[in-house]
Amino acid sequence: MSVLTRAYQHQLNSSEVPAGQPLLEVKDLSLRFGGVHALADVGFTVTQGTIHSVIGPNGAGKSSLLNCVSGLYHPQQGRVVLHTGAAGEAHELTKLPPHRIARLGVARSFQNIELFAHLTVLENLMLGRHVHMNQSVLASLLWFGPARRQEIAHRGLVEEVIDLLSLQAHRHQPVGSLAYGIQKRVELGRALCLQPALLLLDEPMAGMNSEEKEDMARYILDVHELAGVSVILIEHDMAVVMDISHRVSVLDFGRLIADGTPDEVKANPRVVEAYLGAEEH
Ligand SMILES: Nc1ncnc2c1ncn2[C@@H]1O[C@H](COP(=O)(O)OP(=O)(O)OP(=O)(O)O)[C@@H](O)[C@H]1O
Repeated sequence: MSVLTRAYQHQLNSSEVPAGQPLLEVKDLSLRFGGVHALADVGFTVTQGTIHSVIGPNGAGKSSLLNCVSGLYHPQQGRVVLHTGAAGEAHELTKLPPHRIARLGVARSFQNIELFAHLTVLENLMLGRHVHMNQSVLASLLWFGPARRQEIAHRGLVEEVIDLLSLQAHRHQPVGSLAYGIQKRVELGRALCLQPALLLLDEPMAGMNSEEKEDMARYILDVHELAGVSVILIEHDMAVVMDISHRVSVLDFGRLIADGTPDEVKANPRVVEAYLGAEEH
């Protein structure tokens, strides 16, 4: 369980959209790879202040959807709109390259750990600040050691993330030497260091034992409750999804077959059928 040891000074959530308002709108999204329809007319809305899970059997299109949101894939049809301001300011993400989308505050963790194994936890988290740093700060961090003035300004925020995710004991350890569950937590921390407007988590609990899963679920809830960050979560563990999500969208063969609260989705016959069907194979 996490123990908070300081008062938080930095706003980790950079979105100015009021709670309960649309934050991300996915509209009529279609993505094809040759004859494969990875996504077909998918549409749903992520509301500010929610943990919104996307579930579905293997190959249903979940990662493809996140890739369309973060700009790695370009859908043939449809739009993804990120609302960024209280005054109704919005950006169409499908027209932007990944680095511009990251600058708008869409942060992502991947299915596989994508950290620098030989760098310490602190260094990896500082690298999470890269979109807010200029090149010389990055260079000073990597090549000339710590203690530059700009770096110190970023350091305060990074220390709060370390605290939020209980990574204090691992601050100076190389990431490659840490247990898998802790590495995944560092990855979550790196995405948080971006001061996201929206956090995309792609199977953050894949490969974890039940204790590690429970820890990670608790930290995702902390990120949401204490840092106020909205989350899109892709996760296969149904118990976790139903436990921590406010809303669940279900994909099957690239189509949205259900969208609602966990209880609504659990009771939906199409969802039950899709999952039973998946288990038979
Ligand atoms: N880059 C790609 N090139 C070709 N086909 C792709 C590509 N990315 C995804 N696909 C196909 O699109 C479909 C959806 O894949 P996707 O990885 O989005 O599903 P998923 O729901 O994330 O699956 P999993 O739960 O197994 O990760 C699959 O048929 C997959 O083979």
